[in-house]
Amino acid sequence: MQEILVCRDISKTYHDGAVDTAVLSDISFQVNAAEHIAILGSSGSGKSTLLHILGGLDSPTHGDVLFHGQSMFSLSASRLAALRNQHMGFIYQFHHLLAEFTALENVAMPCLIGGLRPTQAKQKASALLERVGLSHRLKHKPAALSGGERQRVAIARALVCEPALVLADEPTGNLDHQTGIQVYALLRELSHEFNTSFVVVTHDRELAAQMDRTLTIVDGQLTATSIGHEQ
Ligand SMILES: Nc1ncnc2c1ncn2[C@@H]1O[C@H](COP(=O)(O)OP(=O)(O)OP(=O)(O)O)[C@@H](O)[C@H]1O
Repeated sequence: MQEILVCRDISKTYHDGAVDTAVLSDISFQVNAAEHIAILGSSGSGKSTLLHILGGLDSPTHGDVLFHGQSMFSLSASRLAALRNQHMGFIYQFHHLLAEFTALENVAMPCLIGGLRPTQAKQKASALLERVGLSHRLKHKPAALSGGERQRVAIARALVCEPALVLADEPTGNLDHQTGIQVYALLRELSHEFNTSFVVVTHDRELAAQMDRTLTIVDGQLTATSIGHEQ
């Protein structure tokens, strides 16, 4: 199976003045093409830290992350930013949409940053917003959307460049259970459609069980890997 991302012996210790906080210790695993992985763990166990490292948003104290065989942390800041823009999508618990832009503009943004012409970028964004059921909300700004709608815009934005990998941090954490299930189902459906690998941090074991694989972090270490339901 083709590997998209290899996480090799990752350790992370935060240094804050005289205080050292060891968070992750010797974490190794790989994400295969089109594979869906859930990362579980109690509050403070290091899930977000690991996700940030996988996405090149934070660097490990030791170890490396290889994306398509390329060491991410040996890249210059600009090449790492380009890799993130072209090959990765990010979804957070609180959507992180740009307040002053419409839904359409928010979704088109990664394509524009990637160098696509505005007309093409808007066409792609519009098509994806239609797929997530928001063709009637293209011109709405985030404040005029419901929580579930904002999260669907965030999903469209994460997938618009057809990334190899989407990283999501509690993407349904601020939604009611039923809306969370719907948003999650949409996320999985689109990831399958685009053949996108998907790593999600969640507290929700029920949702995690729907993924191909579950990794659990306890005291900074990966302690259990269980197979979820087959897709
Ligand atoms: N910049 C930082 N400096 C020092 N310690 C930090 C820093 N960022 C995170 N930590 C510590 O690292 C640990 C792991 O944090 P992280 O956010 O990765 O946990 P988490 O598993 O995602 O938690 P939650 O489920 O509550 O969001 C926490 O104990 C936190 O206090």
